[in-house]
Amino acid sequence: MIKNVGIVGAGQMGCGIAHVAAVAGYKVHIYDLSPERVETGLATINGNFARQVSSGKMTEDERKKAMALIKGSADINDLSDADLVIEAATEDETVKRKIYGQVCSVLKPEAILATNTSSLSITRLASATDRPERFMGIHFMNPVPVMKLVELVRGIATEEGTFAAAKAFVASLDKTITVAEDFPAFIVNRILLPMINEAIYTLYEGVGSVDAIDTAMRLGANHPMGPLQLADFIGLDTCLSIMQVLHDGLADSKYRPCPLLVKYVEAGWLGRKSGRGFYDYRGEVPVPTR
Ligand SMILES: CC(=O)CC(=O)SCCNC(=O)CCNC(=O)[C@H](O)C(C)(C)COP(=O)(O)OP(=O)(O)OC[C@H]1O[C@@H](n2cnc3c(N)ncnc32)[C@H](O)[C@@H]1OP(=O)(O)O
Ligand SMILES: NC(=O)C1=CN([C@@H]2O[C@H](COP(=O)(O)OP(=O)(O)OC[C@H]3O[C@@H](n4cnc5c(N)ncnc54)[C@H](OP(=O)(O)O)[C@@H]3O)[C@@H](O)[C@H]2O)C=CC1
Repeated sequence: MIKNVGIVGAGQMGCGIAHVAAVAGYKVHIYDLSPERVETGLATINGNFARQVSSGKMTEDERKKAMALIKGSADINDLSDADLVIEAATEDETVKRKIYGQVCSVLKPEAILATNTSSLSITRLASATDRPERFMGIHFMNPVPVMKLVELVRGIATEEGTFAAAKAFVASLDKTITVAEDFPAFIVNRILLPMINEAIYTLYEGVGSVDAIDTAMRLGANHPMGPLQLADFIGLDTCLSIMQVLHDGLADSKYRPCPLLVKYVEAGWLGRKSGRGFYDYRGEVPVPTR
């Protein structure tokens, strides 16, 4: 029975997952490396709740109740009560493997460990834990409070009881599940990220400007966001990691990450979260950088 949920990583996904779990009545503990990161994360969640109150999606009383269920710290031992831990740290296999070593040493033996990875092999990540049978992918979409879908991915060793518990947990958050096999980037990102990468190639080859490409896909294909705006929203570091996983894992040149994407990441222009990507977010309105 899942009552206490632990989250690793107070970034955009970790905070979104904490948000929806608290609304559903779970006690949530968010762990990140620095206390400042945790504080910023809690402030972001509070801000998102406040927006929901002002748009009438939630009452002030519900906001207070949900917020009271969320705690955070930079001490990994605070995850020891968790029945389910969802790791939502940076999309980097080395980082995630290191986290599993630390988390497993404090987790209850019966606790389930899940990853929100966008692309990495669940079976390979499971091998870095002490509980491959109680490990799987629970892949939320961004922004978590708004997006209805969660992909569930089993590794080779995932037990049926683990899968059933994850399925019930996701259903309790009022989300719809889709089940994907453990292949690079699963379903959503296998299809979405090559489209985003192609948009970056379209920019790189001078076929259109940032504005032209995003306008074309918003008004010409009815996408809610242009692909470059969406790339900035996801985070360009995450987009690049996913393309690298597709390229390495499927060994097909059609997944070659666009050199312009590599350049933006090398510049530290990671999109919205760093203030600049295909758009510059530092002013009143986002301004295209090309
Ligand atoms: C990379 C991966 O591994 C997988 C992925 O997640 S891929 C990314 C998947 N996500 C997408 O494709 C998102 C595409 N974009 C959209 O659907 C929409 O642009 C959007 C939902 C993000 C915003 O919609 P919009 O109508 O343009 O904006 P807006 O009216 O401001 O927002 C709609 C609602 O979403 C909420 N919202 C927007 N961004 C939010 C955020 N970051 N956190 C919480 N809530 C948010 C708003 O508060 C608003 O809620 P209310 O109706 O209660 O006010
Ligand atoms: N962005 C998206 O649209 C989606 C992302 N995902 C996946 O979710 C995960 C998180 O992504 P996202 O939230 O966007 O990334 P962010 O960069 O917003 O957040 C990652 C967080 O993890 C923290 N972190 C890094 N290393 C550690 C560690 N060793 N221990 C604890 N925390 C750590 C980071 O801290 P610091 O900044 O200090 O390094 C940061 O706070 C990734 O696996 C990503 O692929 C899944 C669905 C959608």
